[in-house]
Amino acid sequence: MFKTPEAKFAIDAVREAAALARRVQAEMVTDALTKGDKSPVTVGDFAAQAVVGKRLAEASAAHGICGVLVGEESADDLRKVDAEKTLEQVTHFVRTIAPDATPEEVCDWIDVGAANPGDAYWTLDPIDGTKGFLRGDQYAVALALVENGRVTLGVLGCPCLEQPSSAAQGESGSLLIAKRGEGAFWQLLSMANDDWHPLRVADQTDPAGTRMLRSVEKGHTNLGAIDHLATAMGVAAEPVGMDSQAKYAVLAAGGGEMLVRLLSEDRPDYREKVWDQAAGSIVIEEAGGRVTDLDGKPLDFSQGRTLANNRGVVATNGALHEAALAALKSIGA
Ligand SMILES: Nc1ncnc2c1ncn2[C@@H]1O[C@H](COP(=O)(O)O)[C@@H](OP(=O)(O)O)[C@H]1O
Ligand SMILES: [Mg+2]
Ligand SMILES: [Mg+2]
Ligand SMILES: [Mg+2]
Repeated sequence: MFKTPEAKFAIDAVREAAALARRVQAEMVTDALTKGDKSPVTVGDFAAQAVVGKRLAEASAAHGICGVLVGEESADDLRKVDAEKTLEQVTHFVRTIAPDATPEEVCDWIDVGAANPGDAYWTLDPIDGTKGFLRGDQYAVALALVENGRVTLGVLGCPCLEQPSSAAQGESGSLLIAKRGEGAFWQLLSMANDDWHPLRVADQTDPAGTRMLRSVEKGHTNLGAIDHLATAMGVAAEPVGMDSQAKYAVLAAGGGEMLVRLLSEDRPDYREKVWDQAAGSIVIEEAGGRVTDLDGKPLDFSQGRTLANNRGVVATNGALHEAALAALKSIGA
């Protein structure tokens, strides 16, 4: 299964990047830079993007696969004089997979991800849920291939997700893959083999029984409105807060029925980034679920680095999608 050069590259690169992120966390190198939009970026984000950039350049040269990478991070800030120590730390971790790497090469590999999205492109979130990563909670490495505005392949590496069917934290980690029309599967992150377990969403059809998943960070969503949404659907259970696309993995595996990204009160004009949604959305769809924006429109990955034509995201097991959209409408979300 998944023997195409694209799938092989994506699986191996995500596994390697996740292992690097884990190593960064184990050595507690939690120095973070603050980006222009005030969000954090760590040694782990940079190191993980460098390894995927390097592996894509190699795989593209060797097998002719698409070599366009749209990554979240850029080496611009790392090349600045005052970031010298951070670049040294990033290089230290990248050397665990490329022993001769120089700081300049590391910056160049990160900037493989500086490409503009075209008809076909890969998109990478080297660490999705950086705030979760810094807190010691969930995070994910997310890599997807987009062709003609549609995600066709997605891989998620979730180092702290014991198994995708439960939101519990664990050591073994999970690796998930979905290919358009071929289903979604998972295996342990730490054990590469040909043993893939199919992912299937939960078959709940009663809105009152919906287990809801949402961001931990209140700046990334609207927690108050999510509570109203739960009330509108007759849901008694508290929505579960979880960082990163690990919650997409849980939904795909039937550990929840719905996840929602509402617009936060301080950023009502926010548009989702392609790397925050691409891999997670195909994993849910191929597991039998449905993903749209808050207005019920399909996610449109043909608009550059953001989903400029979409507002927020709602994903469900499919059966509950119309009920979720109706409830969203009723609360004016
Ligand atoms: N105002 C905002 N509204 C929605 N999402 C936002 C946001 N600001 C940042 N984000 C995104 O939320 C992602 C994390 O989602 P979650 O809260 O579900 O863990 C971040 O990914 P990174 O951590 O990769 O930067 C970031 O891209
Ligand atoms: Mg970020
Ligand atoms: Mg992200
Ligand atoms: Mg990120």
